[in-house]
This record gives sequence, C-alpha cells and structure tokens, in this order.
Amino acid sequence: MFTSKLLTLVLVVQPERILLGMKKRGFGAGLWNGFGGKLQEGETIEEAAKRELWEESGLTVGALQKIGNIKFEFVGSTELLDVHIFRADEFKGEPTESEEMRPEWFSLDKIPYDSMWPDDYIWLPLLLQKKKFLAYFKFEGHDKIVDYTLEEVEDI
Ligand SMILES: Nc1nc(NC2CC2)cc(N2CCN(C3COC3)CC2)n1
Repeated sequence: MFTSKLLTLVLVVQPERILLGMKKRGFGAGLWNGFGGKLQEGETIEEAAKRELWEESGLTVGALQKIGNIKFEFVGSTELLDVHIFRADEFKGEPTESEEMRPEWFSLDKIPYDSMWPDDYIWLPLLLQKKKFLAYFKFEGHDKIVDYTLEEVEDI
C-alpha cells in the first residue's frame, strides 16, 4: 500500500539560461534544483507552485506551463513522491536568496547535473525542448536509480 506526497517543482527558463537554486537545508540540501515544495490546505497544485517559487526565489509568475509529472519510489519506503513539474518562461522580480534556496542563472550548456538529483539528467532535456512527459523513478537511497520509465505525452 503506497501513500503519495504531492510536491511542486518550477523551472524558470529563458532562451539562453535556466534559474536553479542551491538547496540550503532539508531534503536535497547541497543540490541545485528548481523551486517548489508541499501544498497548503485549500491550495491548488499550481497555486502552491507559484507560492513556493515566490517564497524561495522572490520571483512572481503569471502563467506556468504544466510540463511533467514524476512519481518517485524509494526501496524500503511506502511513500511515493508525486512531483508536479512546471516551466515558467516569464517572471517579475529579481532572483533573491531565501532561507531555503540560493538562486543562480546557468547557461543551458552548463547545467550542473553532477550537483543535481540523478533523475534530472534524464528528464530536464525534455523540459528544455518544451516536451511534456510522465515518468516514474525507483531509487535505492538518494543516488542510485534502479529502475525508471519515461513517456512523452501530448497533455499532462
Ligand atoms: N529534480 C528533482 N528530483 C527529485 N528526485 C527524487 C528525490 C529522488 C526530486 C525532486 N523534488 C522532490 C523534493 N522537492 C523538495 C522541495 O520541497 C521538497 C523538490 C522537487 N526534484
């Protein structure tokens, strides 16, 4: 019996660069990632994604594109992470360090995959090509992908 934990992830992407944040504490500390977190009571997934982006990076966005959904299983755990991934092409504000994240722009040919979650190397290129996808990753610990499926889809 699996339970699911709903999480959001927002990647801000411009033609030449992507905004990533260095996670300063908690789950994934020490890795570069997009911005996101859990839902609060009464929030839609998209509202939570916009709130977390603002809290963690100082940026506000109008529209978010739903581009992916990844379910993560960890060997030995019955809790799935259900991560809803969004892309933002426009934003207002200046990237600002928060308690959670230190934002930095990366050119698209210098994405620091060796300091990111291992799955990112597999799905982030699809996001950059504006493709939509469903994926499932089975991890052993936090470093080893023992199994995965990835499917491009027309609509999420
Ligand atoms: N890029 C990427 N990869 C992941 N891989 C799985 C861990 C193996 C998970 C993940 N997120 C789950 C955690 N979430 C934190 C912010 O609040 C919790 C960010 C998005 N993001």
